[in-house]
Amino acid sequence: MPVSDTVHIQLPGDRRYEIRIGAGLLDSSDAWHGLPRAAAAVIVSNETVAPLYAGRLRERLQQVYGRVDLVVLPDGEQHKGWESLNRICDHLLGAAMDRKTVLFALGGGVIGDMTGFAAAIYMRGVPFVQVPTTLLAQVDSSVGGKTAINHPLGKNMLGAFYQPERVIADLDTLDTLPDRELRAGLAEVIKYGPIADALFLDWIDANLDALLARDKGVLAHAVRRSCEIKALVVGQDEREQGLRAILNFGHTFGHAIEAGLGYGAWLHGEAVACGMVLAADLSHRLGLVPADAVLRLRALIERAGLPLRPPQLGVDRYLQLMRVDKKAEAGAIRFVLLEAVGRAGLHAVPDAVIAEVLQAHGAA
Ligand SMILES: NC(=O)c1ccc[n+]([C@@H]2O[C@H](COP(=O)([O-])OP(=O)(O)OC[C@H]3O[C@@H](n4cnc5c(N)ncnc54)[C@H](O)[C@@H]3O)[C@@H](O)[C@H]2O)c1
Ligand SMILES: O=C(O)C(=O)C[C@@H](O)[C@H](O)[C@H](O)COP(=O)(O)O
Ligand SMILES: [Zn+2]
Repeated sequence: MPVSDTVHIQLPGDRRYEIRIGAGLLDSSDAWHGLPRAAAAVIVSNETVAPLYAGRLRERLQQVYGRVDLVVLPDGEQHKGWESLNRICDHLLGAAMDRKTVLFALGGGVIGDMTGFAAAIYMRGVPFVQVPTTLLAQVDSSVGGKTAINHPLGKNMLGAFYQPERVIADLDTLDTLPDRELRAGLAEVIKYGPIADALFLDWIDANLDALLARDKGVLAHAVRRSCEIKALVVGQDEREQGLRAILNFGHTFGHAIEAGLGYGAWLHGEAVACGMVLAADLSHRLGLVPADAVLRLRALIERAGLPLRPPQLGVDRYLQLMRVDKKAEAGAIRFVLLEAVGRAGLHAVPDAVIAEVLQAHGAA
C-alpha cells in the first residue's frame, strides 16, 4: 500500500480540495476515491508524458468512468497557446462530451494550466483533476487554480482562476523526469523559503544534495511543505488581491526572460531562479534586506545548477516586457521584494533602479 500525505486547501465559500502526495499513487485506488461522477473522463497529456503514464491512468479511470478518452498535445512551453487549447475543445465538442465530463491534466505545468483553462471555459465550466508529473507542477502549478495560456506579448495573459477537484501527485513519476526539469522545479521550491518560511530555506540548504539525488523521502517533504505554504497563501487570497502576489517572487523578471527569448528557450523555473536573484538584489538596493540575504539566495540557486545571469535583452526591452506584467498598475512596474528572509511584499520600483540592477547583472 503506497504511503501518502494529504494537504488540504480551504477556500472561501466553504470550498476545499485535497492535495494527495505519495509514491505509487497512480496504482493506489484510495487516492482516486470520491472523484466527481460522470459518464466520461478525458485525460489531457502530451507526447512525452502520455506514453509513460496515460495507460496506467486510463486503466484506473476506467474503473470509475464508462468512457475514458485521451488527448495528446505537442510538448513544450511554445505550445501553451490557442492552438492547443482549441485541440482540447475540439475533442470535447467532437465527442459530444457533456458538462459533467471530468478532465484529468496529466503532465507538467503547461498541461495543467491549459487543461484547467479548458475546464474553466468548456460549457462554462466542467470539473478537472490535476495529476502533476513534474516537480514544478507538484510543488506549485497544480495547486491554487491559476489556469492560462501564453500570448506572444506576455506570459499567462489569457486565463481564469478555476480550482481543480483534487490534486494527485505521484512522486514515482519524478523518476523519469530529466535532471534539467528537476532543477527547474527546485527553483519554485526555493522560492517558498525567502517569501514565507526561513526555516524551510534552511532545510532546503541542508538537503539540496539529497533533493538533487532524488531521495524520495526528502522530495516528499519538499513537495508537502511547498504545497502547505501555497495552500495557506491561496486560502487567504484566492484571486491575488494582495498576499497571493508573494508567490510571484522572481516572476516579473522571469516572465520577461521567457517572453523576450521566445517561450521554451529558458524553462520557467530557470527564468524564475534568475529573476529571484535580480529581485533579491533589488530588495537590497532599496534597503530592505542586507547583502548577505542576496548572496545566500544566489549561492543556493547556483548550487541547484540554475542560471544566475540574465539574457542580454537590453534595459528597454526588459522594461517594455515588464510593463504588461499582471502586477503592474497605471504603468508602474511592481515587484515582489524581500522584506526579510521569510517575508515578502509588493513594491513599485522606479525604472532607474530597475535599470541599475539589470546593468549590474549583465542584462543590458
Ligand atoms: N498555475 C500556476 O500556478 C503555475 C505555477 C508555476 C508554473 N506554472 C506554469 O507551469 C509551466 C512550467 O511547468 P513545468 O516546469 O512542469 O513544465 P512542462 O509542463 O513543460 O514540463 C516540463 C517537461 O517535462 C516533461 N515531463 C513532464 N512530466 C514528466 C515525467 N514524469 N517524466 C519525463 N518527462 C516529463 C514534459 O513533457 C516537458 O517536456 C509554465 O508554463 C508556467 O507558467 C503555472
Ligand atoms: O500561484 C501563483 O499565484 C503564482 O504566482 C505561482 C507562480 O509560480 C506561477 O508561475 C504563476 O503562473 C504566475 O502567475 P501570473 O499571474 O504571474 O501569470
Ligand atoms: Zn512560477
